[in-house]
Amino acid sequence: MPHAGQHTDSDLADGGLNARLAGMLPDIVQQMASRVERGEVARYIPPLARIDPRKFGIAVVLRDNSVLVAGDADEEFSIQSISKVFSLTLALGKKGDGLWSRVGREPSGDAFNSIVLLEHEKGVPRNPFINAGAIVIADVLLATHQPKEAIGEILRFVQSLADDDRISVDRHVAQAEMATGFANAALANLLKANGNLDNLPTHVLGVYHHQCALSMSCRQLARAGFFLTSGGRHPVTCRQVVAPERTRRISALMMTCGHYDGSGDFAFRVGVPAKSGVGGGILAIVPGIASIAVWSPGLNQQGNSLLGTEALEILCRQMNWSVF
Ligand SMILES: NC(=O)CC[C@H](N)C(=O)O
Repeated sequence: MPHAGQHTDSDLADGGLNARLAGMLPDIVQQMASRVERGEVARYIPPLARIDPRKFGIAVVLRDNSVLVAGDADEEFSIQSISKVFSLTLALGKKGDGLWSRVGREPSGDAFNSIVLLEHEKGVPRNPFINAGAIVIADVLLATHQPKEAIGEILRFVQSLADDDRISVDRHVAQAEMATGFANAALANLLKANGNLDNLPTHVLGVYHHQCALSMSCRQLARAGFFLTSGGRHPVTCRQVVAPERTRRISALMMTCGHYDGSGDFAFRVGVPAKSGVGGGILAIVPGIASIAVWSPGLNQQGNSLLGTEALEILCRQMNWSVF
């Protein structure tokens, strides 16, 4: 069986992969539909608390740009922290390696919204995927713009990666995030007090909360993540949008930090780089082979999709996809 990065001749045309996945995805949807233990839907804002925990969708984009979907793969959901992958990519494009003086590259071992390490480590967040790190990234993207312009830039970037201009920010989710994001405000204020925000915390939080409110389907998300599978190539134009070395580094951070204090367990069980969000989505990358998006709103204790993780575990085991 091929390892990620090695391919058989028949798989090279992606026809072989296509056929196997076409059989496998509906089967995974069926298995997940029968699960009684589905985790807890995020309850911190009403628009997320209302989501039906029985929803389940999955989409796989292969490197020939073919897309295989099953279940609720075309229903939009709140991508939440998965947006941190796209904002990091944009910020690296602007700042390059200079970014790493403001945010670290180590797993935190703490919850996504934890404030504990930030005080000890003088306002330099452990990594760009915990909230504190993503708030610094939002500050970089805000630069000298107005929050609206920075949000527009993130939105257009995601739309162009997915080649889909229907992708939008859910205003209700964004407003609810703004109205309840007191812990994020505490992080932003502590960052500002330590000299690690250039802009006003309220403006930076405006950008951060709106990026979290991006609404996408599994199909759109898997397409937007394709550049990480293809060494930075756009799925349709084939243009190089990100340097290959940068996509490897972003993937490395997804592997080590993408699931917060559940990152080790995710790597152990699934074995590919991935990023989760409290909306129940996960974007997973099989380098050189596939970009996968899965959505099941119920979360485990670390705030990662319970069945999304299980579905990826089953899929990657059956396809023999792993970076190890
Ligand atoms: N893990 C997540 O998806 C958290 C995102 C959420 N909007 C927050 O800032 O708390």
